[in-house]
Amino acid sequence: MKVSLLQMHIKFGDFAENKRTIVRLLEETMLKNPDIIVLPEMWNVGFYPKPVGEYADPDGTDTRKFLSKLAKDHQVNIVGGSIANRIGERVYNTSYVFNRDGELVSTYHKTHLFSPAQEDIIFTPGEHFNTYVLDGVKCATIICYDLRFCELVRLLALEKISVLFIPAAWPIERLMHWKTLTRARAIENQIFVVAANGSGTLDMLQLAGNSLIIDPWGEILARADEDEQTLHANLKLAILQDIRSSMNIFQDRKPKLYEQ
Ligand SMILES: NC(=O)CCC(=O)C(=O)O
Repeated sequence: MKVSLLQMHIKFGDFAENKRTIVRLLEETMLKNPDIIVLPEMWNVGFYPKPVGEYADPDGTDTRKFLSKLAKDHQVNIVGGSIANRIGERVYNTSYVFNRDGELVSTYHKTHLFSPAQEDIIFTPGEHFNTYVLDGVKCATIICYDLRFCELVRLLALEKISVLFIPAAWPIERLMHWKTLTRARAIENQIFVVAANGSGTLDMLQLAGNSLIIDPWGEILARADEDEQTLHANLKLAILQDIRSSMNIFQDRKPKLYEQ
């Protein structure tokens, strides 16, 4: 399964320009013939202009049209990062996923909102997680701060996902946490992790870039630097079976012990 991620400079509050950037990077990336394209968090307007409700895409309509057409035109699966999405009076941080036919296969609203930036006050949290299948492979998406909640990722791993996608707007000052936690989630759950961060500066926020593609043994298959770029790796899914049979952590769990 060939994965490419677009580590893009997001223009603050400028949906039209951000769509142009995606088209440009995606067309360049298609030369690598990927099966899946992954975008960063809140790529429509950045994390996040205020009042975000005025910038958010009403019911994600424009975003869905745009991503569905791109997926169908290029016959590629798209994990659509996330966007500011206004539903009635509420704003969600929402990730959509489309298959090669341009069909919507997943909608996930970020469940853990980043309280240090008051995301929990301005946005409404999602209340569910989900999994989906792309080209026969079970996958899931979490968004940025969700990465810190190992409980959530464990639940997804117990659903037997093979690949976890993590769109993010992670800042440079916590780069060490980003590198450590993405790798830890891959190792402890024996899954591939594809972590797509933004790059450049958003208002006052300097994003870390450093997007990563990590295998279930914790090996880094591809790593970006801080600039806008695309990143590519071939996920050799067969190693999942080898790793899980040589060290079966799921069999050795003690679920009763963990109950509160
Ligand atoms: N966009 C976010 O969720 C930021 C998360 C973050 O900066 C952190 O967890 O640290």
